Amino acid sequence: MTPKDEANELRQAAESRLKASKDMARLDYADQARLVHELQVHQIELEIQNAELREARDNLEIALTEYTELYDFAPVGYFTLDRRGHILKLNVAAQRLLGGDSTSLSGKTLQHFVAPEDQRKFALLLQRALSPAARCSADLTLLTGDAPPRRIHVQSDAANNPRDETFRLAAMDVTERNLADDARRLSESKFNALYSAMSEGMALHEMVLDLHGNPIDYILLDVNPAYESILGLDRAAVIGCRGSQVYGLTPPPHLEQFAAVASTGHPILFETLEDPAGRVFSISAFSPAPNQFATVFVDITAQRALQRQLERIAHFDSLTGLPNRVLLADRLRQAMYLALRHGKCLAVAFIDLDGFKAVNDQYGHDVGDDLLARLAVRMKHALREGDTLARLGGDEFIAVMGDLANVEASTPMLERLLDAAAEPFQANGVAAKVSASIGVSFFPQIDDIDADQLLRQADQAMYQAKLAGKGRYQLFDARQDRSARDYHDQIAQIRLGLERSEFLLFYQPKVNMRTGKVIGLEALIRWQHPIRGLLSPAVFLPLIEDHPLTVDMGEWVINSALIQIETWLAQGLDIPVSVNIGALQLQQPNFIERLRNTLAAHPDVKPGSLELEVLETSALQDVSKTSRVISTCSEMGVRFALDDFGTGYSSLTYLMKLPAEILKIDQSFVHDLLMDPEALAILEGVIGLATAFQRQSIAEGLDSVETGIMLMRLGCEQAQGYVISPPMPADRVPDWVAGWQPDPRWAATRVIRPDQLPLLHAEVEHRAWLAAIKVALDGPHAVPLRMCVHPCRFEAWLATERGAQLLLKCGKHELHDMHRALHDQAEALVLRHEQGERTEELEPELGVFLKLKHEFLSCLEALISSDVVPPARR
Ligand SMILES: Nc1nc2c(ncn2[C@@H]2O[C@H](COP(=O)(O)OP(=O)(O)OP(=O)(O)O)[C@@H](O)[C@H]2O)c(=O)[nH]1
Repeated sequence: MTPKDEANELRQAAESRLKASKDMARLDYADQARLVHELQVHQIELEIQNAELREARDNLEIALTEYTELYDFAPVGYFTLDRRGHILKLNVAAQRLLGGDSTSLSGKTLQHFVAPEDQRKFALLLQRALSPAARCSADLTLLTGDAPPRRIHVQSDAANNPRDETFRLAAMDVTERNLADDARRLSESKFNALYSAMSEGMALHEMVLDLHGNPIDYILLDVNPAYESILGLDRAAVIGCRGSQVYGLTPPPHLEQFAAVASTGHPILFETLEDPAGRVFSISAFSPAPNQFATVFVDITAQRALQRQLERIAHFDSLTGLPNRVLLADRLRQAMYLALRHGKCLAVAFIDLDGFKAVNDQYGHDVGDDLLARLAVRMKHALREGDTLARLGGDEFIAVMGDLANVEASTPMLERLLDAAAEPFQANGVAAKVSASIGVSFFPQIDDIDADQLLRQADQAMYQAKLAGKGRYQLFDARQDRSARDYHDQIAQIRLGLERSEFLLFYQPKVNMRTGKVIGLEALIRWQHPIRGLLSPAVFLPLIEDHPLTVDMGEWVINSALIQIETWLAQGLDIPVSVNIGALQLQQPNFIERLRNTLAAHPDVKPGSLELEVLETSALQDVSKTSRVISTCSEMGVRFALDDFGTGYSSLTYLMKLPAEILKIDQSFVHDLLMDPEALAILEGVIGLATAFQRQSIAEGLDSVETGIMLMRLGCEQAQGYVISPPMPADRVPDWVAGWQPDPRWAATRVIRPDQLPLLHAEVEHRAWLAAIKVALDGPHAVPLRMCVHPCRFEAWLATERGAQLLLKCGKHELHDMHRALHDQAEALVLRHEQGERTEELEPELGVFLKLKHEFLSCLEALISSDVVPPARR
């Protein structure tokens, strides 16, 4: 029944009741009362129904409002269209899509807004939308006036009503989403193209963690083709595998670094030597997702080699392989710093060849080049390990010699440099000869001086050497140079320093290496300059060398040393102290008298506690006078030592005349002892001389335990040097004396027997020879190496009956083969180097060579220290 039918029925019921009420008057009271009651009940029911109807209507209105709001403000556009596509109704979102309002758009067709290319698609959509229960969709482009085209996704409603031939479409703006999809697809395809085509290897990994969250490995998730070709690994074989399996290492390479990247997300970049082939990789790692890391790597082996080569070109002279001007500046600054720090002297030699132009002119530039390269090697050998030889250009070289005790200590190297340059040059049928003029400057000087000034001074001195006839060296005369300027000022400053007690004595111990006894202390002067700090004597002593002030200074030193001895005696320390006496002081007519007076002023000090050291060269200036002084001093109980012994070329006659008790062997021989056969020969001679003339010998400048062992083998047990102790302030001496322990290897070292001496020589000769080969191989040119004279000392020793016996007894038969192999390897290396092979190419053979060298020297050393000589020889 429809609501209309219901209303009719109600109306009819009411009319029949009205009709019945006309008979009301005939009704009794009870009927009337019942009727009234019914009427009241109906009225109440009607009121209730009325209230319910009102509520229902209100709810309907609320629902309608909600629906309209939802409809209007839905983010999706809704259209109600008739079958020809006319817009009957549309919500706000749909209006926005079409760029108009409800009034202006109603009645228009939606086709009107569809882009031409999508018209057909829309027609099909209309057709399908009108078919019953069809739900269909399409993506269309809408063109709305001047606004940019919008892309929409439309969907017809399945509840379309085909009877009234209207239907609804929902439309969503997908313009932005499509653009984003397009961009993502583009970037993905770009990435894939890049990933596949890039020359860098790339791999994506996921970390493998243990139960506690600690990284233990990583799994390869993906790798690119470059990864496969660089590492020679197959993609299929590595994906899904752990790094430890793939690379055969546990933990896998760089686990910690990569774990840090995966956990923190901070990218890293590092270089690493990655595989046994010695390839160098640059690896960058970043984290694309939590617990993952990606690596991008590239083989930079060639790049590094090129870089090394460029660095070499930037710092080394290509012709000689020596440091160039740039590197020289660096080395010189460094050497100056070390000289100041260790209180040592530094010499800078400016070397210019004489007659080099003639070689060029006569034989051509190539021969000139060859000569320069060979000379460079020779001159390098003339210097000590640690010295620098650089080429400035043309025929100019610079030698930087550090760690010198004094100016004189440079003499042996300068002589050797002159000899090296003057040695005739022969190659390819050409015989040429040049010489060198050398100018030398020293550092530190009394004035502050920089590296450029030092070089200029050396250059100036070299010019003087040329003027004086070439083929010689000339020391830059700082005094002469200064005399023009401020020599007197400097002297006045030193005098003032003396008056103001700015000078002080440091003490360097002298010990017996075997017993560990401290046999004395050498007093060494220092200047505590109020502005320039602690100055070494090299800065101020040369300046006053010939000045009367040197006598005052010398007396101050003796007096101060005696006061110090008294102080130590009072503390229970009784050790002799030696002081240095300059030539001028020694030549003073009243030297003895003044010394006697000074000693008398310190009655507690035994004269035997004072020792005077005089330079061998100073002593030789007036041998008979010096000899008299020494004798008188001996009678007084004061002992004498000849300092820097070996540098003064004194003959045996002079030595006999100079009754000094002690010979202090010059540190230049001591320093080179392990590497220089000549130094060994000189030392052997000096120690033999000291024994023959019943003098004591003590080695100066001992800087390694090994050199100490060598000295002891040669019979010299007393030494002084940095390896024992550098000079120290007086107040540190008692503690040092109480605490010093000699190296235990010294106590175990015996004096070598004469039949073992050839072995010692063979050892040093081989060390020098092997070092020379290494230097030559490092040079850029094929250098024909003169090897040890054949047969070398070791071979000569082996050929003797004693040598063969000794080898047999000590069971070191392999030494013979080892030695032969060493020579063969060296010859092969030199030959290949001469044929132009580069040092890098020789690397593997060089490794074998160095190993052989080490084994041979160790075996030789074991042989020397073994006690295998028959007792009869002892
Ligand atoms: N072969 C060769 N010659 C060079 C090179 N650089 C410069 N020279 C030449 O070296 C010569 C150096 O000149 P000088 O120092 O005056 O020649 P010098 O005959 O030694 O003259 P003095 O120094 O006065 O003894 C010049 O002829 C330059 O052309 C080089 O790299 N190779």
